[in-house]
Amino acid sequence: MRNNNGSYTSSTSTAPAVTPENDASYIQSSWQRCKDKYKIEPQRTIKLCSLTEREIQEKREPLEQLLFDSHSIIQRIRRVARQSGYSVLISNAEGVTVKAFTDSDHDRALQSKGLRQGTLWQEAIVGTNGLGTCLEEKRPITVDASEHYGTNLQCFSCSAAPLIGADGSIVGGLDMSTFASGNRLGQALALNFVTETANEIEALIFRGAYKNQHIINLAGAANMNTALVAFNDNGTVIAATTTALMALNCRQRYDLVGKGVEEAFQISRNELFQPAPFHHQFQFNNAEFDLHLELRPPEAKPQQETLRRQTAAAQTKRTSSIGLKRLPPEQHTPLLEAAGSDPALIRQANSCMRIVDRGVITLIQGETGTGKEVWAKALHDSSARRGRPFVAVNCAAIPETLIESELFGYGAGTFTGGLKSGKKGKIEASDGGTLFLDEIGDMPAELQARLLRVLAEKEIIPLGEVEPVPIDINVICATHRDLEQYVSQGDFREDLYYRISVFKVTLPALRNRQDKSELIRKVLEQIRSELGDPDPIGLATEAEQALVSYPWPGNIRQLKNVLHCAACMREGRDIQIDDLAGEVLNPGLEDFSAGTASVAQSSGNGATSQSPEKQQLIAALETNRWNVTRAAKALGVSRSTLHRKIKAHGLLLEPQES
Ligand SMILES: Nc1ncnc2c1ncn2[C@@H]1O[C@H](COP(=O)(O)OP(=O)(O)OP(=O)(O)O)[C@@H](O)[C@H]1O
Repeated sequence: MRNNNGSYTSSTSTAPAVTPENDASYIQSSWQRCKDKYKIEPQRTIKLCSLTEREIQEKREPLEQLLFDSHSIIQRIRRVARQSGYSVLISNAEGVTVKAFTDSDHDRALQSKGLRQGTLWQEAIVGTNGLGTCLEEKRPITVDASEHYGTNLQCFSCSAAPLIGADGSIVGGLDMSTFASGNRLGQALALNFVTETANEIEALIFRGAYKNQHIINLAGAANMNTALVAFNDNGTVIAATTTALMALNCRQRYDLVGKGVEEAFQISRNELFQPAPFHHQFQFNNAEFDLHLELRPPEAKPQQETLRRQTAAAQTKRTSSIGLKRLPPEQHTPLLEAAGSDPALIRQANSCMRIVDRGVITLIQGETGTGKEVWAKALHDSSARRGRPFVAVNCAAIPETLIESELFGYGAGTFTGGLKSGKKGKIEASDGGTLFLDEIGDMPAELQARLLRVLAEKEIIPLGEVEPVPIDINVICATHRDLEQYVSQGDFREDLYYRISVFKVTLPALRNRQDKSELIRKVLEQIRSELGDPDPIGLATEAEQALVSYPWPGNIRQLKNVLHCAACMREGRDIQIDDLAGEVLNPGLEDFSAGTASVAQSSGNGATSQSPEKQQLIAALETNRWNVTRAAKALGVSRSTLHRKIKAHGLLLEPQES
């Protein structure tokens, strides 16, 4: 149960959910509460209470810092909401709307019905509703149409998630609401957006609150960048975000908080506190986590910074006196390993070996999931810079408002919400090594100009600083887009395109690779090792034939997912044809990975509600309970690609049959 100040008591076994729930049992419980506990009569109009401006101001004050710090995150959900006809409401823990974004005429109509600043949504007063019931249930929920208790609220469809403070208490709620239309998929996506946004806000608050402690980031497949654990100098866990608790299957905060880092993550305290960059792979419940130390307390920093500068100085000295030592050709194995035995790829690997360490920027092209990042890493590992940082930046995945500070970093005191000591950007972090700019076509225009200057002048000026910082990096770019077309449309700078495209590598789609069978076996072996199975995983002939002849729109990523699932499904040693996912056995759906250009053509004025791609999208989203991260994984595409397709097909907007 939640206590008076909204925090979780340790006796309860419910941590707030980080993924949307689609069982509607909470609606029943809520109606029961309204009737029996709050004595509200069902099936009647409920009068909404509105607070005065002064009262709203008072209620908003404790949340002012949160609203200020998470401004750019809130702006993003506001943009998505505006495009899709939703209003965004933020409430305090009591359910008072302290902020309402009303941007369109549609929003104004919602506003007139009560979705405005100052309205009180407490379940005990208003009955079952999005914000109020989410705060009561302490988890993200949707309340749609007739699920509302009051008849006057049944025109709404509301999805809401709790906002969690650094100590795990509920500090408010985030809601996306619109007029109910029976758009089941739209509701599910709205729920997903509010949930992900609430998780991001929680992570932001957490980073600020524990900036004087050590913070570990559990970057795993499903938890993005919000699974954080803080611990003190003794190596004891002192706090964790909801995403981290969920990822580690902790039903209660105290299943993790209070544990030593050795017990929690199977890593010694000394390893964690070593001055060198720390990375640790950690397996839990078949999920793999890539732990890295994200933040150290400031007092540990001078020493670490001195060490970093000493190492950098030593490296610069070494580099300038002896130059980068190229590897003998027989040691270029990571690239040949990635090329497999496909003749076209082996030719490209040989070309790469000739230009590696010659200061030439490489542009890797290929459909999504063809292994562009794997190739970039192999190129780095085959270069003289191996062992130095390889920093990957996905330009499509970072919000536009953050990409500049992510890349260039910022100086001390630049942002009120930023780290006091400033933050090193990804470009500086890759100094001495390789910077991999994935989805370069998605880089905002003004940053394209700044990147061009970095490439020409080999120095950066962090935001808020005046002194340039010299950098020595190898740059690899990747895209699944037709950059030339982008240039001709004016969406990508021509001068930057010529700077980065001198040497191009084009990775073939999996369906065109000549070493498919071999690659399938290689991926199976990787899966065996990930699953920890002692014996090789076999493949029945019929299953192999189906895998070889399937067109693989999601390429190697999709192959990996299908094989992983089949390896878990099989009963004996071998994967049988029936263990394979339905899409492999019933091919013929539209090529899902077709570039955004083709999506754009088929959408907007063109997408028919029956297009196979759209059906496939809806099916994947439904199967994965509208969790975009999981659906993207199942489809073998990146989250950003899936978001683009959701937008292109207008899935947030259209009513779906229920
Ligand atoms: N040569 C390979 N051998 C085995 N697995 C591979 C190979 N290339 C890629 N993969 C696997 O396929 C998946 C997708 O690879 P990667 O992320 O490099 O693709 P990508 O082209 O960069 O994708 P996107 O376009 O979505 O960014 C990863 O799980 C990766 O491990």
